[in-house]
Amino acid sequence: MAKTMFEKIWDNHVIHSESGKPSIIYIDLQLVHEVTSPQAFEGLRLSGRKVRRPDLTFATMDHNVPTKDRFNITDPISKQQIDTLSKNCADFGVTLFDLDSIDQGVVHVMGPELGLTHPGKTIVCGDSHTSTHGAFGALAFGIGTSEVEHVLATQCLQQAKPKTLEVRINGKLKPGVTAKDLILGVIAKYGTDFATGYVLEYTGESIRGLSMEERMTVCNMSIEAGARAGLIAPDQTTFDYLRGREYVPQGEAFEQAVAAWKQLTTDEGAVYDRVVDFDADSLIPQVTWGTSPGMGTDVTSRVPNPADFSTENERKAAEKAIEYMGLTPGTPMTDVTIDYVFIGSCTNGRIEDLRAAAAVAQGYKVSPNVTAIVVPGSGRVKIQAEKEGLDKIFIEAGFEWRDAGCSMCLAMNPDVLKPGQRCASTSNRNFEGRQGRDGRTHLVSPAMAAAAAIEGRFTDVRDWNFKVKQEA
Ligand SMILES: CC(C)[C@H](C(=O)O)[C@@H](O)C(=O)O
Ligand code: SF4
Repeated sequence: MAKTMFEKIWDNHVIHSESGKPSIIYIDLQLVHEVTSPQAFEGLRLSGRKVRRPDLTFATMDHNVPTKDRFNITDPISKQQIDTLSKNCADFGVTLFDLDSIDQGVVHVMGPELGLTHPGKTIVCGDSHTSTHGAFGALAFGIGTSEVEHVLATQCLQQAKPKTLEVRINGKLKPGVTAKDLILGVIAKYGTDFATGYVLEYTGESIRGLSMEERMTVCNMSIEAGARAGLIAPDQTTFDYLRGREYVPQGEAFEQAVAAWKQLTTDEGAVYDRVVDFDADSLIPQVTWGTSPGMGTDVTSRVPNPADFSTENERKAAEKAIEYMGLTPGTPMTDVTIDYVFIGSCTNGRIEDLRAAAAVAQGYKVSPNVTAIVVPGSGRVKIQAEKEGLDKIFIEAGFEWRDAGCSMCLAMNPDVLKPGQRCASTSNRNFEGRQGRDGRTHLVSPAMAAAAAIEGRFTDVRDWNFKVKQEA
């Protein structure tokens, strides 16, 4: 029978299933960070258990790491979590990419970069954005701390089988419109819970045209649509990205792996439980105006009027969000001024993101009213960016050039907004207080964030490209 990619990966990993009950599935890789692992390791310690497969378990520290003066962690909880992770990894024999490792970084940047993420694997982490790894055709999802402990102890997990949903992207992205705009556009159109209970598979010509890093941006935000995971079928782009990476089979073994990975794609005639369509042709750069990733619009549009929403719930949510965000309905998005710019995170902290931002910033100055920081997603991204001279472009333009970490994606380290500050952010969540108490977050692409830093307000990066060309 024709199967979807999800069904193939699922069936390859089911160890036990009984009708009406969750299945037990095998986990090929567990990634670990400092925030959601302390109690899991403590649980093992208390019950006298070991980590069953230390060779399939890899850790790094990211959420609590300061991006300036990284070894000087002054917050006591952050320090304790970081120290605890070091001790746990040493005690249980787990490989840790520590603060002094060039591989330290946001867990979802580090894993793919090292080649730990492969098509067809099941991958878990105590972190919702584990969906990022689905870009390789891996079934990757976030789990809770008690499940982290269970996987550490057994390498297995109980899971109810999700349903499948094809997100068919029709047409092609236009210049200046990025993978970030694509996923923001999908969530703005279909909402933050349209995919609850489903594993998404993104298909279509424009998905095939995306680089691995762009695919990661798309899959990263699957969770913001409520999905359990997001998948993109592996293809030559995937294999070229993986070839030669540290934890990928080498030589003949790699060719054999590729042959097996090619079998994973959804069969002709396989049926998804649900299908939605999205038009890439007419998509333009996106900005969120509210306090959920689904509250987004075209940069050429305006802050919506709550009265225009169709249901009472939507009207109330929009009213509350607009008030929190300190906006006025009807204001053009390009009139909204900003105080801060954050370029980084597991959504947009990879080298191509930094290149896109630097291409916009080169030769310009950050607005005097704006503080702008660029935070590479990992130590390796930082080194690569410096090799290419991107750090100099940013510094000359007035951006701060930081060390790897989650940084201002969430307020768990010294990078936080002050109350009332408004930030153009390349991250994935704009919830109330996400970047600091009473801080206001607008989600955008890296190019849009860089252009906003220079203009001091949101601006359509497509005009920006035009303007830059005119001035040259
Ligand atoms: C701290 C962690 C549990 C959390 C997550 O699960 O996603 C964080 O990474 C986030 O992005 O909100
Ligand atoms: S960068 Fe942000 S979204 Fe990604 S793991 Fe860190 S806190 Fe979570």
